[in-house]
Amino acid sequence: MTQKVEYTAYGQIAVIKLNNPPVNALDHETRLNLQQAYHQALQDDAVKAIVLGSTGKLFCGGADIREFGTKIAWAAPSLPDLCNELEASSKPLIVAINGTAVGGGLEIALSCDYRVSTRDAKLGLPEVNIGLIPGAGGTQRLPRLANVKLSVEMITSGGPITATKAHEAGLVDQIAEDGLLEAAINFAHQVLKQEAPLRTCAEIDVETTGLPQGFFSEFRASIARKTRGFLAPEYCIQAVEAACELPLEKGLEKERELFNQCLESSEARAQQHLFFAERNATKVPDVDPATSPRTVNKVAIIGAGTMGGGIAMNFINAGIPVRLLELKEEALQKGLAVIRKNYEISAQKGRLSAEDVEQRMSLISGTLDYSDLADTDLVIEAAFESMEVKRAVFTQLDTYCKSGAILASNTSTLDIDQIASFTSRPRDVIGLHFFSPANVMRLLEIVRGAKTADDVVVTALNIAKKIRKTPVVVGVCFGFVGNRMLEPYAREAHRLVLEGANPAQIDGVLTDFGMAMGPLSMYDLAGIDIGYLVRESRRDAISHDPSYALIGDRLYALGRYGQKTGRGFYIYEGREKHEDPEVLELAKEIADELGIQQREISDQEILERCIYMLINEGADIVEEGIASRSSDCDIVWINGYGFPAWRGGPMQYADEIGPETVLKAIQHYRQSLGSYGDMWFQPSELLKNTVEKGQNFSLINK
Ligand SMILES: C/C=C/C(=O)SCCNC(=O)CCNC(=O)[C@H](O)C(C)(C)COP(=O)(O)OP(=O)(O)OC[C@H]1O[C@@H](n2cnc3c(N)ncnc32)[C@H](O)[C@@H]1OP(=O)(O)O
Repeated sequence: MTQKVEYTAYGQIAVIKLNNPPVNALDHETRLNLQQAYHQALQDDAVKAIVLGSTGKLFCGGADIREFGTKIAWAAPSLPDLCNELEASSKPLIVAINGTAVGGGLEIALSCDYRVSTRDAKLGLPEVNIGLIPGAGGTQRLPRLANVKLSVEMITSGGPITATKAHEAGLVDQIAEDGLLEAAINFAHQVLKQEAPLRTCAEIDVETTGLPQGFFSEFRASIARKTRGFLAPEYCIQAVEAACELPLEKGLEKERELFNQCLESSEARAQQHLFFAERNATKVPDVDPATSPRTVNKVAIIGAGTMGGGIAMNFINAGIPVRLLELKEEALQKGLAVIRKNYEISAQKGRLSAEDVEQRMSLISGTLDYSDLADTDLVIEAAFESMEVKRAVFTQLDTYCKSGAILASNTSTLDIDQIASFTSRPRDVIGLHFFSPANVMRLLEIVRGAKTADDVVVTALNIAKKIRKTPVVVGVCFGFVGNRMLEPYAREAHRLVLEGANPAQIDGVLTDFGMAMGPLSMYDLAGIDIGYLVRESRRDAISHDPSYALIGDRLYALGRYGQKTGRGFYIYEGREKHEDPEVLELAKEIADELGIQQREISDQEILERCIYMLINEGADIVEEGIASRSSDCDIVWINGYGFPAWRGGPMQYADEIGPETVLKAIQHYRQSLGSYGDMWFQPSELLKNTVEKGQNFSLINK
């Protein structure tokens, strides 16, 4: 037998083990080997029952996603055919599930007669996360073996369930407390001894009698907000509905039809791109992944404000003790109280128990004294965004922290190399840029300074995994990846107001595109004053577009700081937002001063100017090596800026519509917008080269 499947016969029992590291993905060769091993067991008269397990740390991660889009994905035996063949087995098939059985892996398991698992096993159908529905019978067999409610929840959420829950639901027949393989072999002997029946889903009808009327429409409504823009969740529901109405064979046909429609969709391409993008983002081209990370058992946070408190909560939630340092007792107590309040709110919502709250609070202590940080392994500074403040903090850290401690800054814009220069140990200095609210947002930009040591980068990636963040390693420049890309996107949104578009039109175009929030609403939420202060801190350093700066500055001067003052680009009454004619008058006034002729602006122009300039900046960032690959820009914008995941990120979107389309439009606006176009619509060299070579961004990913 070839390597991807192992075959051993133990008397009456044949044991077949998947052996395709790292996750036993069911690529063509593995499917073929599995089929061969299965045939061997069927043909051997001495074999009376078959156990199917794995050699690795998990049972199976499903179909090989890299094969999708290639013919080999469906080369015989296709996964659906293999599942059907296993289901029709003339000998009892018992699956031994260790670790994880997901996607096609679970679908294989559902096609067998009996399932034994370890206590820590997880079972799931995560296809929806890659823009698909389960396509090897999962949508038809799961509701036959478990109840409809659990099935539709599992299939539309993609989340796994525990072995205990699977056992309760009838998906797992026995949980092996130890020795999974022995337990599965014993189970097989029992099946033979008791002459237990072969079980095929074709003979099971889905139990629908207990389902409340309108179950599916209510379920649809309950996930509508969360799944807006995604195609697969709706198709998942339709497939389960089919399972309730049709016999297995017809249901499988319906599943295939829906699966194929998903497979060909841009959403599936986008989500599969993100699956690999997220994993690639943890790989730093010139850092050896075998580098040993430093030990991090104790963490300190400098600054007990909103950001510092949120960062602290990440570590507490992961069970890592935190010391919070402030300059004044009052600020420290206020910060600690906010953290407690946040946990108490979670407890009120039933997400934590009262004991959990106390346990978490026991992991945090406050101090006013830098000498208390002497035994800390990692310090994250989350103080005021000013180089002078950073200098004061890092000078102190250099004095008091032990050798080998990692000194990190949460700065969102400032130069990490300059911050590192305030210490005698720049190799230990790194940027850890969390996004607000820091205990909620998944993105973590890991900013690698010119002198940051490799093991510090590897430790930061390790820490990110522990605190469940999505990390992206970025280089040093103003705004790093995320905020630097924000600049041209926001510039266009502001400028378009001056040219005659109203804020609601601009925001509407971008939310219709799928952005979680329109850019001007976002500025109102983040604070017009914050944008003003950032500009003030570096008026001489960068060439902000004067018109963009002007409207922000005037709103600031009017005290219109956004939501917090009830007025910004909009007027706010509670949670309600209204357009404000005063803003349009202000825009007209500035336009007149700058000699801008206001005009009617099409939705298409708004979309192209904002999104294409975002893409263009991403291309520059990749060209300069600030991001290692274009998909890193996608990860940043999806996890930190509300870019729609079903579009796969700005760079994947460019690939989908064709980089040439983006380039042509940028060249068009360069011409049509006069001196403004000339100044800002400068196509990126990488974009031009990509188009010239007839490539796309994912191809040129380094
Ligand atoms: C009709 C057919 C339907 C289907 O079956 S569609 C596929 C459905 N399956 C999935 O969507 C599962 C995707 N995989 C996962 O959720 C996770 O992975 C696991 C839970 C299985 C394991 O998680 P962890 O142990 O954390 O490993 P890791 O870092 O996610 O992956 C290790 C390496 O394995 C590659 N990989 C994982 N699953 C697949 C797959 N299904 N097809 C191809 N490659 C896969 C990754 O990319 C990575 O690779 P690198 O180390 O090079 O970054």
